[in-house]
This record gives sequence, structure tokens and C-alpha cells, in this order.
Amino acid sequence: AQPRPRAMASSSSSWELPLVAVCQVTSTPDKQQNFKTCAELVREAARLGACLAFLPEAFDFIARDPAETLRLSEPLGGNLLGEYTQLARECGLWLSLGGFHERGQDWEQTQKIYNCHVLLNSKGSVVATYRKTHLCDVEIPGQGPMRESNSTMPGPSLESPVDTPAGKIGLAVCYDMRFPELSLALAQAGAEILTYPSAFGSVTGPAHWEVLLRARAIETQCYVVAAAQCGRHHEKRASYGHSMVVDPWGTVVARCSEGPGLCLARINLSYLRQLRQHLPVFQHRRPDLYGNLSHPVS
Ligand SMILES: O=C(O)CNC(=O)[C@H](CS)NC(=O)CCC(=O)C(=O)O
Repeated sequence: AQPRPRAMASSSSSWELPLVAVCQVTSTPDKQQNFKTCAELVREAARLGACLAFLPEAFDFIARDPAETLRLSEPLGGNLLGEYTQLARECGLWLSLGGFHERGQDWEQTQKIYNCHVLLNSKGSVVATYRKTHLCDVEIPGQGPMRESNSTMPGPSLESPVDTPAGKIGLAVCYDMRFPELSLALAQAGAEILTYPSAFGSVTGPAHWEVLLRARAIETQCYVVAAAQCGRHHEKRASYGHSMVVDPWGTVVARCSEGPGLCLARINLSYLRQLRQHLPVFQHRRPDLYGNLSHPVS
């Protein structure tokens, strides 16, 4: 076979750019089955050459009610994370585990969990954790009520962006995408990729999902990676799907459709830097003004 042509200019050639995989699944209350499904997609991502695979919020399970959610939850040092550690090692890639139902240090007192985004490196070590800070307590007509705070504690802090083989990643979870303050804080702290692993509702999905993700990408000039839950999880719950990767210009560069599967994208950081030079919004910000408006007295 002919040797593959070498790159002319080192970073511009697409096969040298880091490849990331975004996995879309339908989690159920069956943890073992969910792991099997996710592991197959991660192995496929590794075969295709990805250096980093993203799994959605609640990749571990989606339960029928808060009591079942609490019962199925585990600490970070539990069996399930152990299996993912092995998987990352075996496949030699990084894993963004988008929203793990975590029994934290305070489990005994609170009897509540954290919605914890865990980042593993290719040796399977935990390199970062972020606990979802904006909890989804909403009632949308036509979509079952969501009261995440019934089972979950809000995380205490944001996490500084983390160096990965694909770029500096800022961690968030699902409903967090509605709060541009968070994405701006992450971008100002150096993020090049924002991640919103999600289990987005089937009513808010068609109206808000793509618009929010593209807006976050355009205003922060970051790549946005959003792995999503899709389909019917049990009798009472379905998710919108449409996992995607958006580039810093706002173009959707990869997307899944309705069902389980994965999509792939190359992360081009020289493109990102060029765009930030051409359109230097971060240099044009006016932080001297934004805090100055007085609040109306009601
Ligand atoms: O419940 C679990 O096990 C995992 N967590 C979730 O699915 C969370 C909380 S209910 N879902 C969302 O944040 C959806 C947000 C959304 O749909 C919107 O912002 O429109």
C-alpha cells in the first residue's frame, strides 16, 4: 500500500487534528445494560480514532422516581466508576462521563446525591469533577414536571477548565446551558471546548436545544460538545436526543439523529484562535458597566 501523504503544514491537515466522539444513548434503570451499551460505543469511538469520548448526563441510569435514583447511586470510588476506569485504560482514550449520580462525602447527612460530571484520562484516573450547580426544577406544560432538587444537591463551585488531548475543556451539565454567565466564566478562564452532557426534555428540546448550544458557542467562541440522552427511558420519561458538536463560529459540525449512536468531529484550535483574532469580543467586553444597573424596588 502507498504510504499516506505527509502533512504539508503541520496543524492544518485534518488527520492530525484531534478527533472526538459524542455518544448518544437511552439510559434505563438497568445499570449493567447501560454500561454495556456505553462501553460498545466507547470501543467504537476508539476504533475510529477518537482521543476523547463524551457520554451524556445520566449515562449510568435514569430511574423511575427519586427513591430509585438514590438507591441506584454510588460513590466515585464504587463499582461502576471502576468499570469505566478499566474501559478508558483498555481503549486508551479520555472519557467525559457527563452526569454521574454521585453519593458524595455528605451522603450520610443529606441522603442526597450530586449530579457529577467526571473526566477520566486514558489511564482511567479522575482528572476533574464538576457537580451541576443549576438544578432543573421546572414545570413545562406537556412535559412531566422535573424536580431535580428532590434527590440532588447543587454543586458548591465551578471547575477550572482542564487540559485534554483535544483542548482545554470547561465542564457543565445540561440545564447549566441556560446560564450564559457560566459559559462566559469558563471561556474567560481559558476554556476552548464547553461540554453540556444532557438529558433534555422532549418539549424544550425542539424549541431550545440547538439555539442555546449554538449561542453558547458563538458568544464564547468555543467548541460546544453536547452528548444527549434520547428516546424512552421508562413509562414516564423520554429525551430529545440530537447530540451535537458546534464549532466556535456556530456551525453544527457533527450531529446524531433520534436514536442511539455516535457522531465524530475534529477540534481545530488554530481555527478557534484565528476566529478570536478576527472577532475579538473578549477584548470589547465592558465589565466596568454590567454590574452597575440598579435593581427596581418592588
Ligand atoms: O434525572 C436524572 O437522573 C438526570 N438528570 C436530568 O435528567 C436533569 C434533571 S431532571 N435534566 C435536565 O436538566 C433537563 C433540562 C431540560 O430539559 C431543559 O433545560 O429544558
